[in-house]
Amino acid sequence: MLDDLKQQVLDANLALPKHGMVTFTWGNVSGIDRESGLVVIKPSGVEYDVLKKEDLVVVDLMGNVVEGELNPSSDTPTHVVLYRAFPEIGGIVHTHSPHATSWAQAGRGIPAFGTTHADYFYGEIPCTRPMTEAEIKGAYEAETGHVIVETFAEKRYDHMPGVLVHAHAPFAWGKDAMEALHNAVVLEETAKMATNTLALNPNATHMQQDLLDKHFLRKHGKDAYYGQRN
Ligand SMILES: O=C(CO)[C@@H](O)[C@H](O)COP(=O)(O)O
Repeated sequence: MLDDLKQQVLDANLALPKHGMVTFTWGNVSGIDRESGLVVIKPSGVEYDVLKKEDLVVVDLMGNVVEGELNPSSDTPTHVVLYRAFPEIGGIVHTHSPHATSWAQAGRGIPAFGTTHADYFYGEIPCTRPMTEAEIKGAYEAETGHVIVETFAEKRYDHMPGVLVHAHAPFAWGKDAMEALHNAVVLEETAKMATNTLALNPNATHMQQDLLDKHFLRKHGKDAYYGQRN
């Protein structure tokens, strides 16, 4: 079971550079086995082109290392906060993909301008509020998770499988690591399209609600968590 999870987390990490989502060692992917509560995550600072399954680190839901020779990603506290807060997710991807990161640095959520966006994200992809000085100087990575959870206090995280962390970068999630990877790639493409949309028409507005409903709900359903994508 854990070995299968390690393979999936490895595959999702190795897919990041293939999709142009990371530079150097930026970013990280994790996956969770909900039965054991164990999380498999990328080791900190390891280049993707030399990453091996045996390098992956296993932590518990408090972020304590259970297995592995290397240090877990520096973002591990953020991942485990999200796994504890969002019980239906099975995988998380964090990147500094350039377009989504630009929207995060601008402190702007990504409006739903079109159906590509609507197929995956049920409305504006939110940007968190800026973190406070205390949060930054305190348990920064865990506080990053808390600010994300706060942003979703009134939102369904399965209808919005991603977020922009203000002045930082995107996090995306899904039912497993590969779906989280898929959502992360779509988030970056959506950010790129939104940037171009505003360049072509600064007065572009959010798409019609009926069209958003049609595209998102035909794929995901109104109440299913991670409904089957066609
Ligand atoms: O968010 C960041 C840095 O701002 C991280 O994504 C690092 O870029 C990768 O850290 P490790 O996973 O290698 O510790």
